Amino acid sequence: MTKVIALANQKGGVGKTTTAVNLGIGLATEGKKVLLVDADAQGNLTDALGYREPDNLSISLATLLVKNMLEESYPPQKGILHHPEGIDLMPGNIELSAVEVSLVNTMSRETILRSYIDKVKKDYDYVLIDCMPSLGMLTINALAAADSVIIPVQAHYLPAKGMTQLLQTISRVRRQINPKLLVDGVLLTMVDNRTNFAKDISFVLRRDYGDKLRVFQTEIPLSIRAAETSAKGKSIYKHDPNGQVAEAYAAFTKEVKGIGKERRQTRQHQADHSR
Ligand SMILES: Nc1ncnc2c1ncn2[C@@H]1O[C@H](COP(=O)(O)OP(=O)(O)OP(=O)(O)O)[C@@H](O)[C@H]1O
Repeated sequence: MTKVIALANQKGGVGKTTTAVNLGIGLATEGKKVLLVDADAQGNLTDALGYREPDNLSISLATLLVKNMLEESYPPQKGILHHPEGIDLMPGNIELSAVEVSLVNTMSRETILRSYIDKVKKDYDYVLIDCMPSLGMLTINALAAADSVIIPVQAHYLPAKGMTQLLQTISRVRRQINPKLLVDGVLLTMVDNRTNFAKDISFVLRRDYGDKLRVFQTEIPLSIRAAETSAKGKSIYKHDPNGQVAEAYAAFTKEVKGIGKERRQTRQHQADHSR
Protein backbone atom coordinates (compact mmCIF):
# COMPACT_ATOMS: atom_id res chain seq x y z
CA MET A 1 0.00 0.00 0.00
CA THR A 2 1.24 3.47 -0.84
CA LYS A 3 2.13 5.80 2.00
CA VAL A 4 1.71 9.52 1.34
CA ILE A 5 3.83 11.74 3.62
CA ALA A 6 3.72 15.55 3.77
CA LEU A 7 6.87 17.37 4.88
CA ALA A 8 5.41 20.43 6.52
CA ASN A 9 6.42 23.41 8.60
CA GLN A 10 5.13 26.91 7.92
CA LYS A 11 8.54 28.28 8.88
CA GLY A 12 10.83 28.66 5.88
CA GLY A 13 14.34 27.27 5.60
CA VAL A 14 13.97 24.47 8.15
CA GLY A 15 15.09 21.63 5.87
CA LYS A 16 11.81 20.43 4.30
CA THR A 17 13.23 20.26 0.78
CA THR A 18 16.58 18.76 1.82
CA THR A 19 14.69 16.13 3.80
CA ALA A 20 12.32 15.38 0.90
CA VAL A 21 15.31 14.78 -1.42
CA ASN A 22 17.33 12.64 0.96
CA LEU A 23 14.45 10.69 2.48
CA GLY A 24 13.08 10.05 -1.02
CA ILE A 25 16.40 8.90 -2.45
CA GLY A 26 17.12 7.00 0.79
CA LEU A 27 13.86 5.06 0.38
CA ALA A 28 14.63 4.42 -3.30
CA THR A 29 18.06 3.05 -2.31
CA GLU A 30 16.20 0.66 -0.01
CA GLY A 31 14.27 -0.63 -3.02
CA LYS A 32 11.10 1.46 -2.66
CA LYS A 33 9.33 3.20 -5.52
CA VAL A 34 9.13 6.88 -4.65
CA LEU A 35 7.39 9.93 -6.11
CA LEU A 36 8.39 13.37 -4.82
CA VAL A 37 5.80 16.11 -5.30
CA ASP A 38 6.96 19.72 -5.29
CA ALA A 39 3.98 21.59 -3.81
CA ASP A 40 5.95 24.78 -3.21
CA ALA A 41 5.67 27.66 -5.68
CA GLN A 42 9.37 28.42 -5.12
CA GLY A 43 10.14 25.17 -6.99
CA ASN A 44 13.07 24.51 -4.65
CA LEU A 45 12.66 20.74 -4.70
CA THR A 46 12.58 20.72 -8.49
CA ASP A 47 15.68 22.92 -8.59
CA ALA A 48 17.46 20.91 -5.87
CA LEU A 49 17.08 17.79 -7.99
CA GLY A 50 18.88 19.50 -10.85
CA TYR A 51 15.90 20.65 -12.95
CA ARG A 52 17.00 24.25 -13.29
CA GLU A 53 14.51 27.00 -14.10
CA PRO A 54 11.39 25.14 -12.94
CA ASP A 55 9.29 28.13 -14.08
CA ASN A 56 10.06 27.21 -17.72
CA LEU A 57 8.73 23.65 -17.49
CA SER A 58 5.78 23.11 -19.81
CA ILE A 59 4.04 20.67 -17.44
CA SER A 60 4.17 20.98 -13.67
CA LEU A 61 1.97 20.21 -10.68
CA ALA A 62 0.04 23.43 -11.34
CA THR A 63 -0.92 22.20 -14.85
CA LEU A 64 -2.36 18.98 -13.45
CA LEU A 65 -4.11 20.61 -10.50
CA VAL A 66 -5.90 22.89 -12.98
CA LYS A 67 -6.91 19.82 -15.01
CA ASN A 68 -8.31 18.25 -11.83
CA MET A 69 -10.24 21.44 -11.06
CA LEU A 70 -11.71 21.38 -14.58
CA GLU A 71 -12.32 17.60 -14.36
CA GLU A 72 -10.24 17.05 -17.50
CA SER A 73 -8.62 13.64 -17.92
CA TYR A 74 -4.91 13.00 -18.55
CA PRO A 75 -2.53 10.02 -18.42
CA PRO A 76 -1.35 9.47 -14.81
CA GLN A 77 2.37 9.66 -15.72
CA LYS A 78 1.93 13.04 -17.45
CA GLY A 79 4.69 15.50 -16.53
CA ILE A 80 6.50 13.13 -14.14
CA LEU A 81 10.30 13.41 -14.39
CA HIS A 82 12.65 10.46 -13.76
CA HIS A 83 15.69 11.42 -11.70
CA PRO A 84 18.98 9.50 -12.24
CA GLU A 85 19.10 8.59 -8.53
CA GLY A 86 16.01 6.41 -8.89
CA ILE A 87 13.11 8.59 -7.83
CA ASP A 88 10.31 10.25 -9.78
CA LEU A 89 9.40 13.91 -9.44
CA MET A 90 6.25 15.89 -10.11
CA PRO A 91 7.86 19.32 -10.44
CA GLY A 92 6.46 22.53 -8.99
CA ASN A 93 6.93 26.16 -9.95
CA ILE A 94 5.60 29.71 -9.63
CA GLU A 95 2.34 28.77 -11.37
CA LEU A 96 1.30 27.16 -8.09
CA SER A 97 0.82 30.66 -6.65
CA ALA A 98 -1.94 31.36 -9.17
CA VAL A 99 -3.46 27.94 -8.52
CA GLU A 100 -3.48 28.63 -4.79
CA VAL A 101 -5.46 31.83 -5.41
CA SER A 102 -7.97 30.14 -7.72
CA LEU A 103 -8.48 27.27 -5.27
CA VAL A 104 -10.41 29.65 -3.05
CA ASN A 105 -13.33 29.68 -5.51
CA THR A 106 -13.12 26.02 -6.46
CA MET A 107 -15.45 23.27 -5.39
CA SER A 108 -13.59 20.67 -3.23
CA ARG A 109 -10.84 23.23 -2.84
CA GLU A 110 -9.10 21.31 -0.05
CA THR A 111 -8.89 18.03 -1.94
CA ILE A 112 -7.64 18.95 -5.43
CA LEU A 113 -4.10 17.74 -4.66
CA ARG A 114 -5.55 14.55 -3.16
CA SER A 115 -7.41 13.87 -6.40
CA TYR A 116 -4.13 14.24 -8.32
CA ILE A 117 -2.22 11.96 -5.93
CA ASP A 118 -5.01 9.36 -5.98
CA LYS A 119 -4.51 9.10 -9.75
CA VAL A 120 -0.75 8.45 -9.60
CA LYS A 121 -0.04 6.77 -6.30
CA LYS A 122 -0.69 3.17 -7.29
CA ASP A 123 2.72 3.07 -9.00
CA TYR A 124 4.59 3.99 -5.82
CA ASP A 125 5.37 2.74 -2.30
CA TYR A 126 5.89 6.29 -1.03
CA VAL A 127 4.70 9.71 -2.19
CA LEU A 128 6.49 12.59 -0.41
CA ILE A 129 5.00 16.08 -0.64
CA ASP A 130 7.32 19.05 -0.08
CA CYS A 131 5.03 21.78 1.30
CA MET A 132 5.11 25.58 1.08
CA PRO A 133 6.44 27.50 4.08
CA SER A 134 2.90 28.64 4.98
CA LEU A 135 -0.36 27.25 6.27
CA GLY A 136 -2.22 28.34 3.14
CA MET A 137 -4.51 26.39 0.86
CA LEU A 138 -1.77 24.29 -0.77
CA THR A 139 -0.46 23.12 2.59
CA ILE A 140 -4.03 22.27 3.65
CA ASN A 141 -4.33 20.32 0.37
CA ALA A 142 -1.10 18.45 1.18
CA LEU A 143 -2.39 17.58 4.67
CA ALA A 144 -5.71 16.48 3.17
CA ALA A 145 -3.86 14.20 0.72
CA ALA A 146 -1.41 12.71 3.22
CA ASP A 147 -1.51 9.65 5.44
CA SER A 148 1.03 11.27 7.74
CA VAL A 149 3.17 14.34 8.36
CA ILE A 150 6.86 14.73 9.13
CA ILE A 151 7.77 18.08 10.69
CA PRO A 152 11.37 19.17 10.09
CA VAL A 153 12.46 21.67 12.74
CA GLN A 154 15.64 23.68 12.54
CA ALA A 155 17.58 23.38 15.79
CA HIS A 156 18.46 27.08 15.80
CA TYR A 157 15.53 28.45 17.75
CA LEU A 158 12.76 27.32 20.05
CA PRO A 159 9.97 26.22 17.75
CA ALA A 160 7.21 26.30 20.38
CA LYS A 161 4.85 28.89 18.86
CA GLY A 162 5.09 27.69 15.28
CA MET A 163 4.72 24.08 16.35
CA THR A 164 1.52 24.83 18.27
CA GLN A 165 0.00 26.55 15.20
CA LEU A 166 1.01 23.69 12.92
CA LEU A 167 -0.33 21.03 15.29
CA GLN A 168 -3.62 22.96 15.55
CA THR A 169 -3.88 23.06 11.75
CA ILE A 170 -3.17 19.32 11.54
CA SER A 171 -5.89 18.65 14.16
CA ARG A 172 -8.36 20.82 12.22
CA VAL A 173 -7.62 19.00 8.97
CA ARG A 174 -8.02 15.69 10.80
CA ARG A 175 -11.40 16.73 12.24
CA GLN A 176 -12.82 18.27 9.07
CA ILE A 177 -11.21 16.66 6.02
CA ASN A 178 -8.83 13.76 6.64
CA PRO A 179 -9.59 11.75 9.82
CA LYS A 180 -6.79 9.25 9.17
CA LEU A 181 -3.99 11.86 9.16
CA LEU A 182 -1.17 10.95 11.57
CA VAL A 183 1.95 12.77 12.68
CA ASP A 184 4.97 10.52 12.08
CA GLY A 185 7.20 12.83 14.06
CA VAL A 186 9.47 15.83 14.38
CA LEU A 187 12.91 15.77 12.76
CA LEU A 188 15.62 18.03 14.15
CA THR A 189 17.69 19.46 11.30
CA MET A 190 20.87 21.54 11.05
CA VAL A 191 21.94 20.47 14.52
CA ASP A 192 25.27 22.04 15.44
CA ASN A 193 26.61 19.54 17.92
CA ARG A 194 29.44 21.85 18.91
CA THR A 195 27.03 24.16 20.72
CA ASN A 196 25.12 23.64 23.94
CA PHE A 197 22.28 25.62 22.39
CA ALA A 198 21.47 22.82 19.89
CA LYS A 199 21.57 20.29 22.72
CA ASP A 200 19.22 22.51 24.78
CA ILE A 201 16.72 22.72 21.91
CA SER A 202 16.83 18.98 21.41
CA PHE A 203 16.25 18.52 25.15
CA VAL A 204 13.39 21.05 25.35
CA LEU A 205 11.66 19.61 22.27
CA ARG A 206 11.84 16.08 23.63
CA ARG A 207 10.71 17.28 27.08
CA ASP A 208 7.75 19.41 25.87
CA TYR A 209 6.50 17.32 22.96
CA GLY A 210 8.03 13.87 23.53
CA ASP A 211 4.96 12.43 25.25
CA LYS A 212 2.58 13.61 22.48
CA LEU A 213 4.75 13.22 19.40
CA ARG A 214 7.64 11.10 18.22
CA VAL A 215 10.81 13.16 18.05
CA PHE A 216 12.95 11.08 15.69
CA GLN A 217 16.04 9.60 17.30
CA THR A 218 18.09 10.69 14.31
CA GLU A 219 19.14 14.34 14.25
CA ILE A 220 20.50 15.84 11.02
CA PRO A 221 23.83 17.61 11.63
CA LEU A 222 24.59 21.08 10.35
CA SER A 223 27.06 20.75 7.49
CA ILE A 224 28.21 22.86 4.61
CA ARG A 225 28.24 19.65 2.51
CA ALA A 226 24.44 19.42 2.98
CA ALA A 227 24.01 23.07 2.03
CA GLU A 228 25.95 22.40 -1.19
CA THR A 229 23.70 19.58 -2.43
CA SER A 230 20.92 21.77 -3.85
CA ALA A 231 23.42 23.63 -6.04
CA LYS A 232 24.74 20.27 -7.27
CA GLY A 233 21.28 18.84 -8.05
CA LYS A 234 22.00 15.58 -6.25
CA SER A 235 21.46 13.86 -2.95
CA ILE A 236 23.85 13.92 -0.01
CA TYR A 237 24.51 10.20 -0.68
CA LYS A 238 26.10 11.13 -4.01
CA HIS A 239 27.65 14.43 -2.97
CA ASP A 240 29.27 13.35 0.30
CA PRO A 241 28.63 9.61 0.71
CA ASN A 242 30.88 9.14 3.73
CA GLY A 243 29.83 12.28 5.60
CA GLN A 244 27.74 12.60 8.76
CA VAL A 245 24.69 13.99 6.96
CA ALA A 246 24.52 11.03 4.55
CA GLU A 247 24.79 8.69 7.53
CA ALA A 248 22.07 10.62 9.40
CA TYR A 249 19.63 10.67 6.46
CA ALA A 250 20.19 6.92 5.91
CA ALA A 251 19.39 6.30 9.59
CA PHE A 252 16.35 8.60 9.39
CA THR A 253 15.13 6.69 6.30
CA LYS A 254 15.27 3.46 8.32
CA GLU A 255 13.30 5.10 11.16
CA VAL A 256 10.60 6.25 8.70
CA LYS A 257 10.42 2.78 7.14
CA GLY A 258 10.10 1.29 10.63
CA ILE A 259 7.01 3.36 11.47
CA GLY A 260 4.72 1.40 9.14
CA LYS A 261 5.90 -1.88 10.62
CA GLU A 262 5.47 -0.56 14.17
CA ARG A 263 1.90 0.58 13.43
CA ARG A 264 1.00 -2.76 11.81
CA GLN A 265 2.34 -4.61 14.88
CA THR A 266 0.35 -2.33 17.23
CA ARG A 267 -2.85 -2.94 15.22
CA GLN A 268 -2.20 -6.70 15.26
CA HIS A 269 -1.57 -6.58 19.01
CA GLN A 270 -4.81 -4.63 19.58
CA ALA A 271 -6.75 -7.05 17.36
CA ASP A 272 -5.32 -10.06 19.27
CA HIS A 273 -6.33 -8.52 22.59
CA SER A 274 -9.86 -7.65 21.50
CA ARG A 275 -10.60 -11.27 20.52
N1 LIG B 1 21.93 19.80 7.42
C1 LIG B 1 22.14 20.98 6.86
N2 LIG B 1 23.27 21.68 7.11
C2 LIG B 1 23.49 22.90 6.53
N3 LIG B 1 22.65 23.49 5.67
C3 LIG B 1 21.52 22.84 5.37
C4 LIG B 1 21.20 21.55 5.95
N4 LIG B 1 19.99 21.17 5.46
C5 LIG B 1 19.57 22.15 4.63
N5 LIG B 1 20.48 23.14 4.57
C6 LIG B 1 20.37 24.40 3.80
O1 LIG B 1 19.46 25.27 4.47
C7 LIG B 1 18.65 25.97 3.53
C8 LIG B 1 17.18 25.66 3.80
O2 LIG B 1 16.96 24.26 3.60
P1 LIG B 1 15.70 23.73 2.79
O3 LIG B 1 15.58 24.44 1.49
O4 LIG B 1 15.78 22.25 2.78
O5 LIG B 1 14.55 24.23 3.76
P2 LIG B 1 12.98 24.39 3.46
O6 LIG B 1 12.29 24.25 4.76
O7 LIG B 1 12.56 23.47 2.38
O8 LIG B 1 12.90 25.87 2.92
P3 LIG B 1 11.58 26.60 2.29
O9 LIG B 1 10.65 26.73 3.42
O10 LIG B 1 12.11 27.90 1.78
O11 LIG B 1 11.06 25.71 1.21
C9 LIG B 1 19.11 25.52 2.15
O12 LIG B 1 20.04 26.45 1.67
C10 LIG B 1 19.79 24.19 2.41
O13 LIG B 1 20.79 23.88 1.46
